[in-house]
Amino acid sequence: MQDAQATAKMLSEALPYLQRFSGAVVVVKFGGNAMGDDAAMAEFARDIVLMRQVGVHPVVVHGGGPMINDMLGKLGIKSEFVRGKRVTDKATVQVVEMILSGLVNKRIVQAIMDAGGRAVGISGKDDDLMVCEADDPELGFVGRPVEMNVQVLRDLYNAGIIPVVAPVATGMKDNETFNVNGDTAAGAIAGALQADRLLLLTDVPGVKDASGQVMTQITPDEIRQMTADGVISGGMIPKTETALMAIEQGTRAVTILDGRIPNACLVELFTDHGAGSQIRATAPRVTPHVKR
Ligand SMILES: Nc1ncnc2c1ncn2[C@@H]1O[C@H](COP(=O)(O)OP(=O)(O)O)[C@@H](O)[C@H]1O
Ligand SMILES: CC(=O)N[C@@H](CCC(=O)OP(=O)(O)O)C(=O)O
Repeated sequence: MQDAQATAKMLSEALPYLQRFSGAVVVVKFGGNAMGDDAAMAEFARDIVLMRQVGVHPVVVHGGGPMINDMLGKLGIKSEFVRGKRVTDKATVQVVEMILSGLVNKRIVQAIMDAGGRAVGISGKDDDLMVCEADDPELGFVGRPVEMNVQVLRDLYNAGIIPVVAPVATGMKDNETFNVNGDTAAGAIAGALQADRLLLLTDVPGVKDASGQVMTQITPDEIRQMTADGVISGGMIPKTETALMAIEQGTRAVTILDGRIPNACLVELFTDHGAGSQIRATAPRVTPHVKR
């Protein structure tokens, strides 16, 4: 009975948050390092289905860097990262598309369906969702989204279907295939949808300052300074870069959080506590009314 009362109390305490996020668009980037084993995948999928059940429109954008590394290793293809992005040649981009659009995307779609939701897996190529240019000549076939066509995502979520997006895209010319960093893709999608929230799930509790403390709030100016000072480095660069871009385009807030903690998305959206590091154009962590 005590357990039942605790559950009921917890649900009751969540009411203001459930009301606040009803109808909200929440883009969730599920990083390869946050994915973990089948049980962690099932729990993530259950949280996404719960979000949908309470009237949120979740859009999942995934990564899969470690899974790409495994396959490149098996094929004997060497790979390196520059400022958190994989240098991608023609052979590598084929492996990236195979792993992201195939293996990883379908694993997430299956997990959401196993949790009782409806999910459709697409990549940035489908319906020209994300059209790219080369990001930087040094990186090869790494794309920077220059044209977003997000109507397909709205069509899916308005039909009660959870879109699951693999960050692979078409180029502006010659039908080139581009490897897009998962964080970059998630930010571009959140920006184009003017999402209420972008949640970047990773394998650290948030953005750490120079002394290693996790910052619960960060402003865009602090991010620029910490990047210039080298406090933000490696894989954190695409995350904070994408956060700034999404906010500039109208996303209300971005949270970088540890996807390995139980029910990470629910803690962030539906509790007083929140999780990770939140970035918004103006401080503090006061959630605006997001009902549409
Ligand atoms: N200031 C910072 N705070 C937290 N993590 C940082 C920071 N600077 C660099 N990092 C690194 O960024 C990594 C997260 O990026 P990445 O490994 O690409 O994650 P994912 O695979 O989830 O996208 C962390 O594991 C950490 O090593
Ligand atoms: C250009 C670039 O870096 N693309 C990434 C795409 C996958 C990804 O972003 O995976 P995580 O989110 O798990 O790191 C890559 O090739 O690894």
